[in-house]
Amino acid sequence: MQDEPILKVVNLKKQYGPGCQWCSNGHESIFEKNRCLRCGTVYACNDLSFELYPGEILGVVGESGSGKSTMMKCLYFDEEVTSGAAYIGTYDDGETNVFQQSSQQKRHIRNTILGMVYQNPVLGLKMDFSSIGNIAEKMIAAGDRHVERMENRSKELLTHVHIPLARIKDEPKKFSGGMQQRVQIAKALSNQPPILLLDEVTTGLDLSVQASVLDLIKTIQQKFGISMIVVSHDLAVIRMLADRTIVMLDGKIIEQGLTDQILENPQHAYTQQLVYSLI
Ligand SMILES: Nc1ncnc2c1ncn2[C@@H]1O[C@H](COP(=O)(O)OP(=O)(O)OP(=O)(O)O)[C@@H](O)[C@H]1O
Repeated sequence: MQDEPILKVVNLKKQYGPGCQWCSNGHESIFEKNRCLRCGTVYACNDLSFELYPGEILGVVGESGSGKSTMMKCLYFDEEVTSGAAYIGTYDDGETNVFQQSSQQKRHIRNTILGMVYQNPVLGLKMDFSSIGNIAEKMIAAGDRHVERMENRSKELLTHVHIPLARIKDEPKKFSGGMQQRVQIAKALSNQPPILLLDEVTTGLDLSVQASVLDLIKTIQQKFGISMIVVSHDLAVIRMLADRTIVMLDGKIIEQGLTDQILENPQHAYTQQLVYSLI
């Protein structure tokens, strides 16, 4: 693993609600999980700090409501952070807090440096566009205007994710859940982003389809060496994919380290419970 992270996140905070005099200073006794009982403010992500290194898969595991999706949405600029910073190694030499960039710059980062695969394909795909059109759309957003190049790239990517050539003009709405996720993955890869964000991408799929999508993710990571953040509530998914893992609970990171280490020697009671439930 190289020393310089491709992504460094420092004290990412996202709260829903204005906070009150009691919760703003973080007094634990008035919280129920991540929610202030006095004013109802939810602290979805509370001071998250971590690094992603080139070519690694970082797993993020935690129960429903622990803040995983909110974190991913903040990293992809779907949500504004309340405070905190993120530095991307390939953007301005990693010296600029990307959360503070203009919306135009954020769009540029989304289109050229980040790829996102959502649990719900409706969020990542235009269901009424052809699959090839979905990929072209993303390439156009990054400034490409070369029709033949876009067509060739789309074909290459869709073949790579095992969409038969005969079906690349079909709209994703005509595809099964597993196929839709494959098209989403192809679309996310279209501009060769160095960082791919995958949020619960196999949740809701049949076990065998789930296995093939996980396999595809692993193959893509090995072939292209992309750094990935993979979010799942399912430790089995994380075990299969991730080199290192972050465990989240109630908006906080409660444990992080090598996945093998976490599986063999979980420190936090919640992580222990997660690990033992796998056995
Ligand atoms: N728009 C919103 N307004 C208020 N609270 C929200 C909003 N979005 C998320 N939350 C709250 O933020 C917390 C974190 O939610 P989040 O969806 O990030 O969790 P998660 O770990 O991804 O869970 P799941 O896997 O069920 O999506 C939850 O308490 C949720 O209710």
